[in-house]
Amino acid sequence: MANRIAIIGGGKIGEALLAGLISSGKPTRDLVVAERSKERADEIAEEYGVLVTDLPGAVEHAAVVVLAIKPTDVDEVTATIAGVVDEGETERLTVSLVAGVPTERYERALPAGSPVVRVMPNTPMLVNEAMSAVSPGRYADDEHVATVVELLSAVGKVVVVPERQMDAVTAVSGSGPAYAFLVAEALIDAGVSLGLSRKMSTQLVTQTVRGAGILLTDSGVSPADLRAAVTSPGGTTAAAVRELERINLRTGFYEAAHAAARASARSGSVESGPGVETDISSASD
Ligand SMILES: NC(=O)C1=CN([C@@H]2O[C@H](COP(=O)(O)OP(=O)(O)OC[C@H]3O[C@@H](n4cnc5c(N)ncnc54)[C@H](OP(=O)(O)O)[C@@H]3O)[C@@H](O)[C@H]2O)C=CC1
Ligand SMILES: O=C(O)[C@@H]1CCC=N1
Repeated sequence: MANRIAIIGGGKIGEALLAGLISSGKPTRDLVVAERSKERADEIAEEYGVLVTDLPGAVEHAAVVVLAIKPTDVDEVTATIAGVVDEGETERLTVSLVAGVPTERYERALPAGSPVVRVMPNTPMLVNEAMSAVSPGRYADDEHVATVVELLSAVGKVVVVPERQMDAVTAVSGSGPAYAFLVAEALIDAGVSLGLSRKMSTQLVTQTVRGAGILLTDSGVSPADLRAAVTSPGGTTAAAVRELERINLRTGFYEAAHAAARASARSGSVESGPGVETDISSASD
């Protein structure tokens, strides 16, 4: 049990964590996955050579249990875990990757005093380039936080934030890769409409997005200044940016991020059902 990590849910983010940990050198014998879809379980076992078993079996011998399940599965899964864990046993660390669900909800379901750490990762974890944010629950101490930060540092960058900021983090970096992929998708289509082959347009856009990302992270220069450097006076970029401003792209991102944060807050609230808006105005430091 000492080093074993159980990943509950072998979906998109569960697989990204598994792949990232293995590629960063974590031995497969220290990893176990619980996945309820038989087809998916077989795929994961074959692809990664890890043990894939049922939920109680995965939890039983694990020191760290990572929940990579949908918000709607949380109550059922935590109830099952609580049934496996002895009353008063608080050694096992629960790490939730689930959007919106507060640590308090796990703490209520698990044996009293159980340490819980909430994490919001993102899918670039698949290539060890995740951005993850970590928030300790009420019973998680500095050592628990350090354990989770070390685990996630193997698959990308990590920050520690107060839990009240998690809906904002989810809207920005959790969902963020989807916004970048949508921009890439749209630009590829635009290139095709200008007469490029789809293959050529995809190559041009993919490397452009990659290069821009690396320049942004490595140069220390602000996005506004990097954009100004591309924008020659009276040139092509100025013409393009004028159109993006005309269609209110900034407002679009603002509204999108706020909608994502509201959806995160909603998905964690047992009381409010889908479509019920939640006030997230306190999500600032
Ligand atoms: N995808 C992303 O980019 C990110 C996702 N997250 C969070 O991660 C969580 C999972 O998301 P994602 O990976 O996209 O979702 P998926 O639906 O791809 O994965 C969830 C997996 O867990 C399985 N599962 C559910 N209940 C059980 C159980 N009792 N035992 C074993 N397996 C179970 C599901 O099976 P079945 O299909 O049968 O339901 C499914 O395969 C969500 O809460 C999301 O908020 C966080 C950050 C980023
Ligand atoms: O879309 C979702 O709900 C999850 C959380 C962040 C990214 N994907």
